[in-house]
Amino acid sequence: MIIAKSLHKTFRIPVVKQGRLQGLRTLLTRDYRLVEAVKDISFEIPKGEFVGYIGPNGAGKSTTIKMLCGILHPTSGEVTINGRSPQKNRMELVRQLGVVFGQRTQLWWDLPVKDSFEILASLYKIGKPAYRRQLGKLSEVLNLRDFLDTPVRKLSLGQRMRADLAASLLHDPELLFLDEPTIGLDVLAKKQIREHLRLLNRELNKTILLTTHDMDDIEQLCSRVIVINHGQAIYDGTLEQLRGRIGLPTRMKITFREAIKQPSAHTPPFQIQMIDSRMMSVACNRQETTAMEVLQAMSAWGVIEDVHMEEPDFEEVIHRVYG
Ligand SMILES: Nc1ncnc2c1ncn2[C@@H]1O[C@H](COP(=O)(O)OP(=O)(O)OP(=O)(O)O)[C@@H](O)[C@H]1O
Repeated sequence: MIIAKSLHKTFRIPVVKQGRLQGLRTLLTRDYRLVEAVKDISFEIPKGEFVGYIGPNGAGKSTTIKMLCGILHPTSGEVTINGRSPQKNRMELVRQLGVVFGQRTQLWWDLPVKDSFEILASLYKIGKPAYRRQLGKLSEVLNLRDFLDTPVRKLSLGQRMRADLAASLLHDPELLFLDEPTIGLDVLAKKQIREHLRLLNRELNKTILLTTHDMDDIEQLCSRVIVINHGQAIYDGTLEQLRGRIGLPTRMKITFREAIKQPSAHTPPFQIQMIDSRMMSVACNRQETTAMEVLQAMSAWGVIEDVHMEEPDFEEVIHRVYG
């Protein structure tokens, strides 16, 4: 269980001096400006949950993750992971945490993947039998076998990401923090990584906090989403509720068996657009109207043959939330 209680992080940045010897004068400056990267963020993440942590550039996502891992100290507030502070018990908690920063690798560039894993296993003091067992399990879940003997620099980006995920899981942590794990991957590699992440969560019961700018990652993987903007959490809940809260219409395409006949004096409380004589598109806010209510009302217009639901695009939802 991860608990973040009223987290704040303020960075103090030297003010850049203009003019001659700019670098040296900046280095010696006593003038600072404050950047409030995280302002009063609180959440609880129970074991086994897959949470998307999203927001625009500079919103404070990486800063939060760094506080959760114990790399940064909060200016105020507190993090506990399974009852312990990552700042005070860093060595102990490192064993329960796996971290992947998509833009960086923790593997040795010129060494075969397996050699990097062996170095990490000895750093984590993992015994040989436990290491072999874990490597076997991860090779299967992440499909690593084809490139275990390949030097890291020769891997495709998708393979490198799978190797990095495995590296972060060698010590079998229960929590995984992923910062942009699909960045730069092509469509196929993204799909593969998502399938692997789903398996890690469902089969190996890892609790995952995922930061990404790819809304398909969130849509396909996360049961819960926390949206942050300017260092503050502006939403914490399910995708479904988020869509509803923003009030974007769900579209239902309804096909009738015969040409549609509008009954006289029947004006349903949702927008209707005729597509052809037998098909219409109905826009309704799912917070206010259920699909069943729409279908009941529209059955007065003819016998319904088929219904197709189109949920609002998540990208659009987020665009509205960020404002
Ligand atoms: N070490 C640091 N020193 C000073 N300012 C920092 C530092 N790290 C982050 N910041 C600032 O804190 C704010 C939040 O940054 P952060 O990296 O947490 O955002 P982010 O949501 O992860 O953004 P992105 O999506 O671009 O990675 C930004 O204004 C950033 O410039």
